[in-house]
Amino acid sequence: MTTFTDQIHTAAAPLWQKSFDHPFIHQLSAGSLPSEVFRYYLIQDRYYLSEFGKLHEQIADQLTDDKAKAFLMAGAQGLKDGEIAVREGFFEQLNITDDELAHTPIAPTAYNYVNHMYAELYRGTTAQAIAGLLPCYWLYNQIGQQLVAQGSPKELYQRWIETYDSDTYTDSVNQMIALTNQAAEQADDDTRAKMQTSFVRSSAYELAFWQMALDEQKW
Ligand SMILES: Cc1ncc(C[n+]2csc(CCO)c2C)c(N)n1
Repeated sequence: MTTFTDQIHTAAAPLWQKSFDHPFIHQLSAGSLPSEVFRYYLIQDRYYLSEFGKLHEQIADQLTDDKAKAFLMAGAQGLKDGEIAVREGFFEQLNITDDELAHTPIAPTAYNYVNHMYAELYRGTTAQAIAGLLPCYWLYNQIGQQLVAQGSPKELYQRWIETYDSDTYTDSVNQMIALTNQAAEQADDDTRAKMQTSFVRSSAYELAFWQMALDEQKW
């Protein structure tokens, strides 16, 4: 049976393919990505990750299902303990200081992606916001799985790739997919269509995020 997430995944597939084929990903895998570009990506992504954690908490606040609430709250905590903590090792290695983090402007694409997710939640519905979170989990897992086999000659990039191929991470992706399908089952057709739009837009922002880093995008 085709699930709701199969359907929205198909709608976003051309955008996902463009992410798989993006020069940022190719260069990361080949080890040729300039470290300035990776540094820039990490600094912008730190803003994204901290907002992404807050979104988990704010979506959880609006849910009544205890299991779904607990999963999102655990995700928020996991972001604080895991993804963001891992980045601190990278920051040290690349000499990214708190001062630099505080003084680097948030780039347009990072800002717009985060604002899209807040708009889905506060001008749309919780279900739309859940669908907007999913590409982040799912796309990175697919990229991690594709890249891990070939590996990157650059140790730092290899470590980044491995972050997205662990069993616990894949398990959280599957739970996020299940949560999206659960929300879709409880939604009407209009909301389901808006969930798909939210998912496709987040997929487009994921693609734009790589280009933002390559361009070292400024306002
Ligand atoms: C722009 C952007 N999109 C996705 C991720 C990956 N990611 C961020 S939070 C999370 C959930 C589990 O920690 C995952 C997979 C990223 N780092 N940056």
